[in-house]
Amino acid sequence: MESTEKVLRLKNVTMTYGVKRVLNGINLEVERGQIIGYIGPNGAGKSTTVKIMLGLIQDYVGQVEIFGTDIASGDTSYKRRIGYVPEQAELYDTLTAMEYLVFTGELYGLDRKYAEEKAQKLMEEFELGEVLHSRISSFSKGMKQKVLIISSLLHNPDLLFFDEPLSGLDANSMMIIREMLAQLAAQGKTIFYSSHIMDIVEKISNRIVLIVNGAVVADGSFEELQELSEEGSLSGIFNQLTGFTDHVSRSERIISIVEGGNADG
Ligand SMILES: Nc1ncnc2c1ncn2[C@@H]1O[C@H](COP(=O)(O)OP(=O)(O)OP(=O)(O)O)[C@@H](O)[C@H]1O
Repeated sequence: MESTEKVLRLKNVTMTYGVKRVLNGINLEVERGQIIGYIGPNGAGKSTTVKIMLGLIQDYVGQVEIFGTDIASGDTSYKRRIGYVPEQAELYDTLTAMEYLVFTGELYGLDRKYAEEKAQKLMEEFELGEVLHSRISSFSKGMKQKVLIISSLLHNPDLLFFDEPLSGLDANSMMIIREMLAQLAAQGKTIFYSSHIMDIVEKISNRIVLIVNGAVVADGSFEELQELSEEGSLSGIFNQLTGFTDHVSRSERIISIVEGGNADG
C-alpha cells in the first residue's frame, strides 16, 4: 500500500432533503495515516457526510470513493475495512458485552473464538473485564461508549469514523483513546474524527476540515488555520470562521427571557 494512497475521495457531493440542500458540493481527499478533525456548527452536515461514506445514505449526488472504490458501484467489500463509533447507538441492551462484541465481530467476518478472545482482552484493557458477561443495560454511559469503541476496533479496520467518541469518558480513558488514535495513525490507519470538543480536535488532528452550511470553509493543519485567523485556539478560530460573535448578548437575552423580563431589553 502506497503511503500516499487516497483512502477517501469526495467529489462535489451534494445532498438534499426535500427542498433543503444540506451538502453543497463537498470536495475532500484524505490520505492514509491522516487524522481528520471534521468540525462545524450544529446542523452543518457532518453526520450526513459520514452517513454517506458509510453507505447509509444513497441518494446523494456526486462521487464518493473509499480505498479507490466508488461506493455506488455495488461492491460493499470496503465496509469490512471500516470501523464506526456513532454518536448515539442503539446497543442491544439485553445482550451482555461479550455477546454484543462477538455478534458484531462475526458480522465483520471474524471467527467466533478469535472474536471472543480479542473482546475479552480489549475489555480488560478498558477496565471492563469484570462486567464482560453483564448486560449492557446495566452499564454507565462511559462504559457503553467503551464497548462501542471496542466493537469498532475488533476487526482491525483501516479507516475509522469516530463521531463524538469521547462523550461520557473520564479523563484517564480519554487520554488512552487519544494516544491510541495517534498510534493507529502512525501505523497507517486513517481516522475521521467528528467532535464539538475543540481542544481535543486541536490536539488530536493533523488536519482540520471545517464545514458550514454544507460546504468546506477551511481545510488544513491547525497551524494553517491559525494563519487564516487572529485567534490562537481552535475554538476561537471556529467562532471567527463561523461568524459567531454575539455570545454575550445572546446569553443576556436568554437570561432575560428566563427571568421573565423583556426579551429585547
Ligand atoms: N433525515 C433527515 N431528514 C431531513 N433533514 C435532515 C435529516 N437528517 C439531517 N437533516 C438536516 O440536515 C442538516 C444537517 O444535519 P447533520 O446531522 O448532518 O448535521 P451535523 O453537522 O452532524 O450536526 P450536529 O453537530 O448537530 O450533529 C440539518 O439541517 C438537519 O436538520
